[in-house]
Amino acid sequence: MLAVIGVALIVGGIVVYREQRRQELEGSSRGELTPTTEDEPVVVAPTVETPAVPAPTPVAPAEPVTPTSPDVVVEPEVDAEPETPALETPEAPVSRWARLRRRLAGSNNALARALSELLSVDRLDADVWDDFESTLITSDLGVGPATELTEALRSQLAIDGIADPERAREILRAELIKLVDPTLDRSLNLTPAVEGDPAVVMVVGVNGTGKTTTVGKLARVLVAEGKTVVLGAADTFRAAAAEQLATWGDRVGVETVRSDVDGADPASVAFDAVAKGAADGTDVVLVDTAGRLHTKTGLMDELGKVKRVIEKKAPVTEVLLVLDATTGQNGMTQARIFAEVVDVTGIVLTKLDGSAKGGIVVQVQRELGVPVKLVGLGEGVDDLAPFDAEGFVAGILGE
Ligand SMILES: Nc1nc2c(ncn2[C@@H]2O[C@H](COP(=O)(O)OP(=O)(O)OP(=O)(O)O)[C@@H](O)[C@H]2O)c(=O)[nH]1
Repeated sequence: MLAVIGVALIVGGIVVYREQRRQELEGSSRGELTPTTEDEPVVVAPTVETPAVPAPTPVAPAEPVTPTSPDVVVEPEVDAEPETPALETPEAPVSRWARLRRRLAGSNNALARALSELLSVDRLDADVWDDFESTLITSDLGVGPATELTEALRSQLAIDGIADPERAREILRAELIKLVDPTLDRSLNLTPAVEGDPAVVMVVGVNGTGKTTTVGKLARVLVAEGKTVVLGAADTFRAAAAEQLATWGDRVGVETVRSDVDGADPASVAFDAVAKGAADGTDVVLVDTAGRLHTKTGLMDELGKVKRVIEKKAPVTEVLLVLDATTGQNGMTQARIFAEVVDVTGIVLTKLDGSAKGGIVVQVQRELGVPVKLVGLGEGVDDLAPFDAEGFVAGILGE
Protein backbone atom coordinates (compact mmCIF):
# COMPACT_ATOMS: atom_id res chain seq x y z
CA MET A 1 0.00 0.00 0.00
CA LEU A 2 2.77 2.38 0.99
CA ALA A 3 4.56 1.60 -2.25
CA VAL A 4 1.39 2.45 -4.26
CA ILE A 5 1.05 5.86 -2.46
CA GLY A 6 4.76 6.57 -3.09
CA VAL A 7 4.46 5.85 -6.84
CA ALA A 8 1.30 8.03 -7.07
CA LEU A 9 3.13 10.98 -5.42
CA ILE A 10 6.12 10.69 -7.80
CA VAL A 11 3.92 10.54 -10.92
CA GLY A 12 1.84 13.52 -9.66
CA GLY A 13 5.05 15.56 -9.05
CA ILE A 14 6.30 14.89 -12.56
CA VAL A 15 2.99 16.00 -14.14
CA VAL A 16 2.93 19.29 -12.14
CA TYR A 17 6.57 20.05 -13.01
CA ARG A 18 6.00 19.44 -16.73
CA GLU A 19 2.95 21.73 -16.77
CA GLN A 20 4.91 24.55 -15.06
CA ARG A 21 7.81 24.14 -17.49
CA ARG A 22 5.46 24.21 -20.50
CA GLN A 23 3.92 27.50 -19.32
CA GLU A 24 7.34 29.05 -18.78
CA LEU A 25 8.48 28.15 -22.27
CA GLU A 26 5.32 29.52 -23.88
CA GLY A 27 5.72 32.82 -22.05
CA SER A 28 9.32 33.38 -23.13
CA SER A 29 8.67 32.55 -26.77
CA ARG A 30 6.12 35.41 -26.90
CA GLY A 31 8.80 37.81 -25.59
CA GLU A 32 6.69 38.59 -22.50
CA LEU A 33 9.43 39.78 -20.27
CA THR A 34 8.27 41.87 -17.38
CA PRO A 35 10.52 44.01 -15.26
CA THR A 36 11.29 42.41 -11.94
CA THR A 37 11.02 45.73 -10.19
CA GLU A 38 9.80 49.11 -11.37
CA ASP A 39 13.17 50.82 -11.27
CA GLU A 40 15.05 47.95 -12.83
CA PRO A 41 13.82 47.79 -16.40
CA VAL A 42 14.56 44.74 -18.41
CA VAL A 43 16.24 45.60 -21.68
CA VAL A 44 14.58 43.73 -24.44
CA ALA A 45 16.01 43.67 -27.91
CA PRO A 46 13.53 45.56 -30.06
CA THR A 47 10.96 43.13 -31.32
CA VAL A 48 10.18 43.44 -34.98
CA GLU A 49 6.56 44.12 -35.47
CA THR A 50 5.17 41.97 -38.18
CA PRO A 51 2.58 43.96 -40.08
CA ALA A 52 -0.76 42.38 -40.87
CA VAL A 53 0.55 40.30 -43.70
CA PRO A 54 -1.03 36.92 -44.40
CA ALA A 55 0.95 34.25 -42.63
CA PRO A 56 3.52 32.89 -45.03
CA THR A 57 3.54 29.21 -45.80
CA PRO A 58 6.33 27.72 -43.73
CA VAL A 59 9.29 26.45 -45.63
CA ALA A 60 10.61 23.07 -44.70
CA PRO A 61 14.20 23.74 -43.66
CA ALA A 62 15.55 20.57 -45.21
CA GLU A 63 14.29 21.41 -48.69
CA PRO A 64 16.50 23.75 -50.69
CA VAL A 65 14.57 26.80 -51.90
CA THR A 66 14.82 27.28 -55.61
CA PRO A 67 13.45 30.35 -57.33
CA THR A 68 11.55 28.11 -59.77
CA SER A 69 9.44 26.44 -57.08
CA PRO A 70 6.04 28.15 -57.36
CA ASP A 71 4.81 26.87 -53.98
CA VAL A 72 7.52 28.49 -51.97
CA VAL A 73 6.73 31.76 -50.33
CA VAL A 74 9.88 33.30 -49.01
CA GLU A 75 9.24 35.22 -45.87
CA PRO A 76 9.94 38.87 -46.59
CA GLU A 77 12.66 40.46 -44.53
CA VAL A 78 10.92 42.81 -42.19
CA ASP A 79 12.79 46.04 -41.70
CA ALA A 80 13.30 47.28 -38.22
CA GLU A 81 11.44 50.45 -37.29
CA PRO A 82 12.97 53.27 -39.44
CA GLU A 83 15.47 55.18 -37.39
CA THR A 84 16.17 58.90 -37.74
CA PRO A 85 19.33 58.95 -39.86
CA ALA A 86 22.40 60.02 -37.95
CA LEU A 87 23.66 63.45 -38.92
CA GLU A 88 26.81 63.44 -41.01
CA THR A 89 29.96 65.25 -39.98
CA PRO A 90 31.26 67.09 -43.04
CA GLU A 91 34.98 67.14 -43.77
CA ALA A 92 36.77 70.27 -42.53
CA PRO A 93 37.52 72.69 -45.41
CA VAL A 94 41.26 72.84 -44.65
CA SER A 95 41.88 69.17 -45.29
CA ARG A 96 40.00 69.13 -48.58
CA TRP A 97 42.63 70.66 -50.86
CA ALA A 98 45.21 68.04 -50.01
CA ARG A 99 42.76 65.32 -51.00
CA LEU A 100 41.32 67.04 -54.07
CA ARG A 101 44.51 68.50 -55.53
CA ARG A 102 45.48 65.22 -57.16
CA ARG A 103 42.33 65.38 -59.27
CA LEU A 104 43.65 68.44 -61.05
CA ALA A 105 46.81 66.61 -62.03
CA GLY A 106 44.78 63.63 -63.19
CA SER A 107 42.57 65.64 -65.52
CA ASN A 108 44.99 65.76 -68.50
CA ASN A 109 45.10 69.48 -68.15
CA ALA A 110 46.20 71.39 -71.25
CA LEU A 111 47.98 73.85 -68.99
CA ALA A 112 49.92 71.07 -67.27
CA ARG A 113 50.73 69.49 -70.62
CA ALA A 114 52.10 72.75 -72.03
CA LEU A 115 54.30 73.21 -68.99
CA SER A 116 55.70 69.69 -68.95
CA GLU A 117 56.39 69.82 -72.69
CA LEU A 118 58.29 73.04 -72.21
CA LEU A 119 60.45 71.42 -69.57
CA SER A 120 61.23 68.44 -71.76
CA VAL A 121 62.69 70.17 -74.83
CA ASP A 122 66.43 70.49 -75.39
CA ARG A 123 66.45 73.93 -76.89
CA LEU A 124 64.04 76.82 -76.42
CA ASP A 125 63.70 78.26 -79.91
CA ALA A 126 60.96 80.44 -81.41
CA ASP A 127 58.89 77.42 -82.51
CA VAL A 128 58.84 76.00 -78.99
CA TRP A 129 57.56 79.31 -77.61
CA ASP A 130 54.88 79.58 -80.33
CA ASP A 131 53.64 76.07 -79.57
CA PHE A 132 53.69 76.81 -75.87
CA GLU A 133 51.59 79.93 -76.28
CA SER A 134 49.06 78.12 -78.52
CA THR A 135 48.61 75.29 -76.01
CA LEU A 136 48.09 77.84 -73.24
CA ILE A 137 45.34 79.47 -75.26
CA THR A 138 43.58 76.11 -75.74
CA SER A 139 43.65 75.67 -71.96
CA ASP A 140 41.16 78.56 -71.67
CA LEU A 141 43.72 80.78 -70.01
CA GLY A 142 42.66 83.60 -72.34
CA VAL A 143 44.85 85.25 -74.96
CA GLY A 144 46.10 88.06 -72.72
CA PRO A 145 47.26 85.86 -69.81
CA ALA A 146 48.70 83.27 -72.25
CA THR A 147 50.89 85.90 -73.90
CA GLU A 148 51.87 87.35 -70.55
CA LEU A 149 52.94 83.97 -69.19
CA THR A 150 54.86 83.12 -72.36
CA GLU A 151 56.72 86.44 -72.30
CA ALA A 152 57.52 86.20 -68.59
CA LEU A 153 58.93 82.67 -68.94
CA ARG A 154 60.74 83.48 -72.14
CA SER A 155 62.63 86.37 -70.60
CA GLN A 156 63.52 84.47 -67.43
CA LEU A 157 64.43 81.19 -69.04
CA ALA A 158 66.48 83.02 -71.67
CA ILE A 159 68.75 84.04 -68.81
CA ASP A 160 68.69 80.87 -66.74
CA GLY A 161 67.86 78.33 -69.46
CA ILE A 162 66.31 74.99 -68.65
CA ALA A 163 69.56 73.17 -68.05
CA ASP A 164 68.50 73.02 -64.44
CA PRO A 165 64.95 71.58 -64.59
CA GLU A 166 64.36 72.22 -60.89
CA ARG A 167 65.14 75.89 -61.29
CA ALA A 168 62.98 76.08 -64.44
CA ARG A 169 60.14 74.50 -62.55
CA GLU A 170 60.49 77.04 -59.77
CA ILE A 171 60.18 79.85 -62.30
CA LEU A 172 57.11 78.24 -63.86
CA ARG A 173 55.46 77.81 -60.48
CA ALA A 174 56.15 81.40 -59.44
CA GLU A 175 54.83 82.86 -62.71
CA LEU A 176 51.71 80.74 -62.61
CA ILE A 177 50.95 81.69 -59.02
CA LYS A 178 51.37 85.33 -59.98
CA LEU A 179 48.83 84.83 -62.77
CA VAL A 180 46.29 83.14 -60.50
CA ASP A 181 46.90 85.99 -58.03
CA PRO A 182 47.39 84.91 -54.43
CA THR A 183 46.65 88.44 -53.21
CA LEU A 184 42.91 88.28 -53.96
CA ASP A 185 40.57 88.04 -50.99
CA ARG A 186 38.82 84.72 -51.51
CA SER A 187 36.96 84.54 -48.24
CA LEU A 188 33.17 84.53 -48.36
CA ASN A 189 31.63 87.69 -46.99
CA LEU A 190 29.63 86.31 -44.11
CA THR A 191 29.56 89.45 -42.04
CA PRO A 192 26.02 90.79 -41.83
CA ALA A 193 25.62 94.49 -42.48
CA VAL A 194 23.48 94.80 -39.35
CA GLU A 195 24.45 92.89 -36.23
CA GLY A 196 21.99 90.11 -35.49
CA ASP A 197 20.99 89.69 -39.15
CA PRO A 198 22.05 86.52 -40.93
CA ALA A 199 24.64 86.76 -43.71
CA VAL A 200 22.84 86.10 -47.00
CA VAL A 201 24.53 84.27 -49.87
CA MET A 202 22.69 84.21 -53.19
CA VAL A 203 23.86 81.47 -55.52
CA VAL A 204 23.24 82.16 -59.21
CA GLY A 205 24.13 80.40 -62.44
CA VAL A 206 22.73 78.50 -65.38
CA ASN A 207 20.87 75.28 -64.55
CA GLY A 208 23.01 72.21 -64.90
CA THR A 209 26.24 73.93 -63.86
CA GLY A 210 26.01 72.28 -60.44
CA LYS A 211 24.26 75.14 -58.64
CA THR A 212 21.99 73.14 -56.32
CA THR A 213 24.79 70.68 -55.59
CA THR A 214 27.07 73.60 -54.77
CA VAL A 215 24.56 75.09 -52.33
CA GLY A 216 24.32 71.69 -50.62
CA LYS A 217 28.09 71.28 -50.49
CA LEU A 218 28.57 74.83 -49.28
CA ALA A 219 26.12 74.19 -46.44
CA ARG A 220 28.42 71.34 -45.41
CA VAL A 221 31.49 73.60 -45.53
CA LEU A 222 29.74 76.09 -43.25
CA VAL A 223 28.44 73.42 -40.88
CA ALA A 224 31.99 72.04 -40.64
CA GLU A 225 33.08 75.53 -39.60
CA GLY A 226 30.50 75.50 -36.80
CA LYS A 227 28.01 77.88 -38.43
CA THR A 228 24.23 77.60 -38.39
CA VAL A 229 22.63 77.59 -41.80
CA VAL A 230 19.19 77.84 -43.45
CA LEU A 231 18.66 76.95 -47.12
CA GLY A 232 16.21 78.77 -49.39
CA ALA A 233 14.95 76.78 -52.38
CA ALA A 234 14.21 79.72 -54.65
CA ASP A 235 14.83 77.65 -57.78
CA THR A 236 11.11 77.05 -58.11
CA PHE A 237 11.34 76.42 -61.85
CA ARG A 238 12.41 72.81 -61.46
CA ALA A 239 10.24 71.07 -58.85
CA ALA A 240 12.88 68.44 -58.02
CA ALA A 241 15.46 71.12 -57.18
CA ALA A 242 13.79 71.91 -53.83
CA GLU A 243 13.62 68.22 -52.95
CA GLN A 244 17.29 67.78 -53.91
CA LEU A 245 18.26 70.76 -51.77
CA ALA A 246 16.23 69.56 -48.77
CA THR A 247 18.01 66.19 -48.95
CA TRP A 248 21.38 67.94 -48.76
CA GLY A 249 20.18 69.97 -45.80
CA ASP A 250 18.70 67.00 -43.92
CA ARG A 251 22.01 65.16 -43.97
CA VAL A 252 23.69 67.85 -41.91
CA GLY A 253 20.70 69.00 -39.88
CA VAL A 254 20.08 72.16 -41.88
CA GLU A 255 16.53 73.33 -42.54
CA THR A 256 15.29 74.13 -46.04
CA VAL A 257 12.60 76.73 -46.70
CA ARG A 258 10.64 75.80 -49.81
CA SER A 259 7.25 76.27 -51.37
CA ASP A 260 4.61 73.59 -51.65
CA VAL A 261 3.40 75.13 -54.87
CA ASP A 262 5.23 74.34 -58.13
CA GLY A 263 6.44 77.46 -59.89
CA ALA A 264 5.91 79.66 -56.82
CA ASP A 265 7.40 83.14 -56.77
CA PRO A 266 11.15 82.65 -56.15
CA ALA A 267 11.43 86.04 -54.47
CA SER A 268 8.82 85.08 -51.91
CA VAL A 269 10.58 81.79 -51.07
CA ALA A 270 13.89 83.64 -50.75
CA PHE A 271 12.26 86.21 -48.46
CA ASP A 272 10.74 83.50 -46.27
CA ALA A 273 14.11 81.77 -45.97
CA VAL A 274 15.86 84.96 -44.89
CA ALA A 275 12.98 85.80 -42.52
CA LYS A 276 13.33 82.36 -40.94
CA GLY A 277 17.09 82.78 -40.66
CA ALA A 278 16.62 86.16 -38.99
CA ALA A 279 13.96 84.86 -36.58
CA ASP A 280 16.12 81.87 -35.57
CA GLY A 281 19.35 83.86 -35.19
CA THR A 282 20.96 81.79 -37.95
CA ASP A 283 24.47 82.70 -39.10
CA VAL A 284 24.04 82.18 -42.85
CA VAL A 285 21.13 81.84 -45.27
CA LEU A 286 22.03 80.24 -48.61
CA VAL A 287 19.58 80.99 -51.41
CA ASP A 288 19.52 78.75 -54.50
CA THR A 289 18.05 80.57 -57.51
CA ALA A 290 16.88 79.52 -60.96
CA GLY A 291 19.06 80.57 -63.89
CA ARG A 292 17.10 80.16 -67.06
CA LEU A 293 18.65 82.19 -69.79
CA HIS A 294 15.57 82.92 -71.92
CA THR A 295 16.44 86.53 -72.27
CA LYS A 296 18.79 88.78 -70.45
CA THR A 297 15.92 91.03 -69.42
CA GLY A 298 13.98 88.08 -67.98
CA LEU A 299 16.99 86.97 -65.99
CA MET A 300 17.72 90.47 -64.83
CA ASP A 301 14.12 90.98 -63.74
CA GLU A 302 14.00 87.74 -61.80
CA LEU A 303 17.36 87.95 -60.05
CA GLY A 304 16.90 91.66 -59.43
CA LYS A 305 13.54 91.03 -57.81
CA VAL A 306 14.85 88.16 -55.64
CA LYS A 307 17.64 90.40 -54.37
CA ARG A 308 15.38 93.40 -53.78
CA VAL A 309 12.82 91.35 -51.90
CA ILE A 310 15.48 89.61 -49.75
CA GLU A 311 16.92 92.99 -48.85
CA LYS A 312 13.64 94.06 -47.29
CA LYS A 313 14.75 91.68 -44.55
CA ALA A 314 18.57 91.65 -44.66
CA PRO A 315 21.25 92.76 -47.15
CA VAL A 316 22.76 90.14 -49.46
CA THR A 317 26.39 89.83 -48.40
CA GLU A 318 27.67 87.58 -51.20
CA VAL A 319 26.52 86.72 -54.73
CA LEU A 320 28.23 83.57 -55.94
CA LEU A 321 28.17 82.73 -59.64
CA VAL A 322 28.46 79.00 -60.37
CA LEU A 323 30.25 78.12 -63.62
CA ASP A 324 30.89 74.69 -65.09
CA ALA A 325 34.60 74.56 -65.93
CA THR A 326 34.04 71.96 -68.65
CA THR A 327 32.00 74.39 -70.75
CA GLY A 328 35.01 76.59 -71.50
CA GLN A 329 34.18 79.62 -73.62
CA ASN A 330 30.46 78.96 -73.26
CA GLY A 331 30.90 79.33 -69.52
CA MET A 332 32.68 82.62 -70.12
CA THR A 333 29.71 83.90 -72.13
CA GLN A 334 27.36 82.97 -69.27
CA ALA A 335 29.68 84.65 -66.81
CA ARG A 336 29.59 87.92 -68.75
CA ILE A 337 25.77 87.93 -68.89
CA PHE A 338 25.36 87.19 -65.19
CA ALA A 339 27.94 89.80 -64.26
CA GLU A 340 25.89 92.36 -66.19
CA VAL A 341 22.65 91.55 -64.40
CA VAL A 342 23.81 91.03 -60.81
CA ASP A 343 26.73 92.21 -58.75
CA VAL A 344 28.72 88.98 -58.65
CA THR A 345 31.14 88.96 -55.71
CA GLY A 346 32.66 85.48 -56.11
CA ILE A 347 32.95 82.62 -58.59
CA VAL A 348 32.44 78.92 -57.90
CA LEU A 349 34.06 76.80 -60.60
CA THR A 350 32.53 73.34 -60.65
CA LYS A 351 33.64 70.15 -62.39
CA LEU A 352 37.26 71.23 -62.45
CA ASP A 353 38.04 67.54 -61.94
CA GLY A 354 36.66 66.75 -65.38
CA SER A 355 38.00 69.78 -67.17
CA ALA A 356 41.10 69.74 -69.32
CA LYS A 357 41.07 73.50 -69.18
CA GLY A 358 41.98 74.76 -65.73
CA GLY A 359 43.11 78.02 -67.34
CA ILE A 360 39.55 79.33 -67.04
CA VAL A 361 40.32 80.23 -63.42
CA VAL A 362 42.62 82.98 -64.65
CA GLN A 363 40.42 84.15 -67.52
CA VAL A 364 37.22 84.47 -65.51
CA GLN A 365 38.96 86.37 -62.71
CA ARG A 366 40.55 88.76 -65.18
CA GLU A 367 37.41 89.47 -67.16
CA LEU A 368 35.00 89.81 -64.28
CA GLY A 369 37.44 91.26 -61.79
CA VAL A 370 35.99 88.81 -59.26
CA PRO A 371 37.97 86.06 -57.48
CA VAL A 372 37.31 82.34 -57.76
CA LYS A 373 36.34 81.54 -54.17
CA LEU A 374 35.36 77.89 -54.31
CA VAL A 375 36.01 74.99 -56.65
CA GLY A 376 34.12 71.76 -57.21
CA LEU A 377 36.40 68.80 -57.79
CA GLY A 378 34.05 65.84 -57.89
CA GLU A 379 30.62 64.46 -57.22
CA GLY A 380 31.32 63.48 -53.61
CA VAL A 381 29.47 65.41 -50.90
CA ASP A 382 32.64 67.05 -49.62
CA ASP A 383 34.25 67.66 -53.00
CA LEU A 384 33.96 71.44 -52.78
CA ALA A 385 36.93 73.35 -51.44
CA PRO A 386 37.87 76.96 -50.79
CA PHE A 387 40.14 77.97 -53.67
CA ASP A 388 43.80 78.53 -53.00
CA ALA A 389 46.25 79.83 -55.63
CA GLU A 390 49.32 77.87 -54.45
CA GLY A 391 47.34 74.66 -54.07
CA PHE A 392 45.82 75.06 -57.51
CA VAL A 393 49.19 75.59 -59.18
CA ALA A 394 50.68 72.63 -57.29
CA GLY A 395 47.77 70.53 -58.57
CA ILE A 396 48.30 71.70 -62.15
CA LEU A 397 52.02 70.90 -61.90
CA GLY A 398 51.19 67.47 -60.49
CA GLU A 399 53.08 68.13 -57.25
N1 LIG B 1 32.43 65.81 -61.55
C1 LIG B 1 31.75 66.79 -60.93
N2 LIG B 1 30.40 66.82 -61.01
C2 LIG B 1 29.73 67.81 -60.38
C3 LIG B 1 30.42 68.82 -59.66
N3 LIG B 1 29.48 69.68 -59.16
C4 LIG B 1 28.27 69.22 -59.55
N4 LIG B 1 28.41 68.11 -60.30
C5 LIG B 1 27.34 67.31 -60.92
O1 LIG B 1 26.64 68.10 -61.87
C6 LIG B 1 25.29 67.65 -62.01
C7 LIG B 1 24.32 68.83 -62.00
O2 LIG B 1 24.28 69.36 -60.71
P1 LIG B 1 23.01 70.19 -60.15
O3 LIG B 1 23.44 70.72 -58.84
O4 LIG B 1 21.78 69.42 -60.21
O5 LIG B 1 22.92 71.36 -61.20
P2 LIG B 1 22.05 72.69 -61.10
O6 LIG B 1 22.86 73.76 -61.72
O7 LIG B 1 21.60 72.97 -59.74
O8 LIG B 1 20.82 72.34 -61.95
P3 LIG B 1 19.33 72.66 -61.53
O9 LIG B 1 19.07 71.96 -60.25
O10 LIG B 1 18.56 72.16 -62.69
O11 LIG B 1 19.27 74.15 -61.36
C8 LIG B 1 25.09 66.66 -60.88
O12 LIG B 1 25.18 65.35 -61.40
C9 LIG B 1 26.27 66.91 -59.95
O13 LIG B 1 26.67 65.77 -59.22
C10 LIG B 1 31.87 68.76 -59.60
O14 LIG B 1 32.55 69.60 -59.03
N5 LIG B 1 32.48 67.72 -60.25
